[in-house]
Amino acid sequence: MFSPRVLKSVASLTCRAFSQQGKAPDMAEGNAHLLVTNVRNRLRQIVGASTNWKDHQQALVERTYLSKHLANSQEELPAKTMKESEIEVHLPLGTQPSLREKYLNFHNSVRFGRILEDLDSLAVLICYSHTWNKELEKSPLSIVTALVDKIDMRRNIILPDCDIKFTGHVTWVGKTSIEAKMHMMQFHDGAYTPVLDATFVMVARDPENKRAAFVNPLRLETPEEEKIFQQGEINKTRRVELSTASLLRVAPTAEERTLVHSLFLNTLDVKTVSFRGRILPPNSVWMEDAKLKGLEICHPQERNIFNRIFGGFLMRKAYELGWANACVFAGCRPVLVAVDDIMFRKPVEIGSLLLLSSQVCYTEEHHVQVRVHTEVLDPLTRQHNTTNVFHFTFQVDKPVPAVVPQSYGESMLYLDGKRHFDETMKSQ
Ligand SMILES: CCCCCCCCCCCCCCCCCC(=O)SCCNC(=O)CCNC(=O)[C@H](O)C(C)(C)COP(=O)(O)OP(=O)(O)OC[C@H]1O[C@@H](n2cnc3c(N)ncnc32)[C@H](O)[C@@H]1OP(=O)(O)O
Repeated sequence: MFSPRVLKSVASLTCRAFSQQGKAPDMAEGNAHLLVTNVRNRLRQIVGASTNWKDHQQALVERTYLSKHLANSQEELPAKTMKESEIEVHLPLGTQPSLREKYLNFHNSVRFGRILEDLDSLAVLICYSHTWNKELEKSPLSIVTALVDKIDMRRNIILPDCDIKFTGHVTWVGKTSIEAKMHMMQFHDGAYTPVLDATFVMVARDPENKRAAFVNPLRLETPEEEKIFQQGEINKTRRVELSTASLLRVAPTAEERTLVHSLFLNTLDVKTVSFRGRILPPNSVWMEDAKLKGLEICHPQERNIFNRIFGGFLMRKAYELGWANACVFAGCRPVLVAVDDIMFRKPVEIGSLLLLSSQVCYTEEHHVQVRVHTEVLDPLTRQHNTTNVFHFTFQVDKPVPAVVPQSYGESMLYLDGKRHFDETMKSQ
């Protein structure tokens, strides 16, 4: 079930991590089965993070001494192969029932927010496998999540009592960024079948997480790997093009402007010769009435190994609010179709007041496109700073009402939602 190279890569991390603490490696668990529940511990050991909040500041200070191990250029670093970062991690929901509680939702399925947390940790572990320097005891790199490029669901329902397996490896590297792809499968009826495919982009920073740091180049060994790498290049180009065409920067296309104007005309009150009198068309909801908001106080419990709020936790909270928003809007249980373009713009500090705002921004037949925006509120200055933007596509089992923008800003949200929806549907 485990390829020897997967075991080798994981085992070398395991042995080093344990030897740091002067303990014998837990071969039975660490080598034969890398479990999701071990991944976080392993990450802590790789960077030397303390498990005790009181000691955490000291652990971070100690990490600053690792700066001397950073490369001055990418050329100084040895090229690594895709195989060197391959990992296989198990979540034995079938064979270890004690794990189920944490993952179970009310609908007797698996909480997708929990899977987002696991994927985030796995992506970080993949990147540490790629950048691992066996001469050092700890990694000088702080690897943070920059973007969840895409998560495509291959199956909508995840069973709560069947074993899950994650695999993944690095698929592309830039100078300081790394693309990692992961696959999740579930064991059912005697075989593992695909549940989802995910693509994350991670960025390497110095030990204090203050500036970018170089990562090992990738050595491609087969034509198949060259194809995978080329896809990474295409992904990068597409991301640059999308951000250049962002509606926050440039005007909508002619076709989009026509669409917005027709939406506007559709809401005009024909009895008055006025641009102001607006009437909600049948089977529609004003965008203003398709929102849901939340607040999180960011406690130390949710910290990551770099003393900031764990990206997976932010994703889980955003996903759950987005799901609830779609659920209230549609009046039935939504299932996730895709996640795309989750941007981590700024780290969230521990102790922050995090405001989450979810908006149904586009709908089509049985689909609901939701955007969740999170920002940190500084209670002293009252300043708001956007930290993340999330996009989720849900499907429901009955046609949903149209969502109708009233202001120009809402129209841009609508178009942005439509762009994300169209992109998602292209790849389905
Ligand atoms: C005490 C006990 C401790 C124990 C704790 C116990 C806790 C247990 C739980 C822990 C679980 C462990 C999980 C570990 C988690 C770590 C992951 C996180 O949480 S992370 C938390 C969540 N994440 C965060 O908080 C991150 C927040 N965001 C940021 O900090 C910044 O936006 C940034 C660093 C991502 C980029 O900064 P910016 O100044 O723009 O950067 P530059 O211009 O310098 O470019 C550098 C490279 O980045 C590229 N690039 C940039 N953007 C993107 C993009 N969107 N898309 C694609 N690529 C992008 C760019 O092209 C360039 O690449 P290259 O060409 O050189 O190859």
